[in-house]
Amino acid sequence: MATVYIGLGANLGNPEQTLKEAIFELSGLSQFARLRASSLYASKPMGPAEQPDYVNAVVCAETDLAPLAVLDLLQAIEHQFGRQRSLRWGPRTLDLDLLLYGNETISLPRLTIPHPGLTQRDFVVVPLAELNSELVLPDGRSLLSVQATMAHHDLQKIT
Ligand SMILES: CC1(C)Nc2nc(N)[nH]c(=O)c2N=C1O
Repeated sequence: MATVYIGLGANLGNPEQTLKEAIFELSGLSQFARLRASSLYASKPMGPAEQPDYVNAVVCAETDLAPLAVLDLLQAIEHQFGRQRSLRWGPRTLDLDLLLYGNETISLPRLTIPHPGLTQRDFVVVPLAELNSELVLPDGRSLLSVQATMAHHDLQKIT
């Protein structure tokens, strides 16, 4: 069993409803045990600003799936929610990012763990800290030390 942390993001359609439905979908999968979800947060887009605001959340769960199998499952759910592989950093119906897989560091063509943007994104770090404020990243940094030193934007807790 490994503890996985998955980032959710959406800014097209009804992002809050999409994330609630995606969390419900993930919580019903037998491959993910003891799933817990953070609150939902609204935030301005990081990167290209000419797109709608985002809604973000993070979930954690226990899984026996290997990392690439988790990735395959998340990409299948993204497609189920109608995500087209659109412009890099463009708007999206639903993004599911594998952020952490246990304490592993993974560098594959399809998968980099920890997620490359993790420590620069308050819309990831804040919900992650809500789920596990004692988290230590594979490189030894505590999540709280990352949160204390990162740039913060206008993250608004929704639920
Ligand atoms: C375009 C980019 C980098 N910006 C984002 N900005 C925010 N606020 N939330 C996201 O999930 C998000 N995802 C992205 O992929």
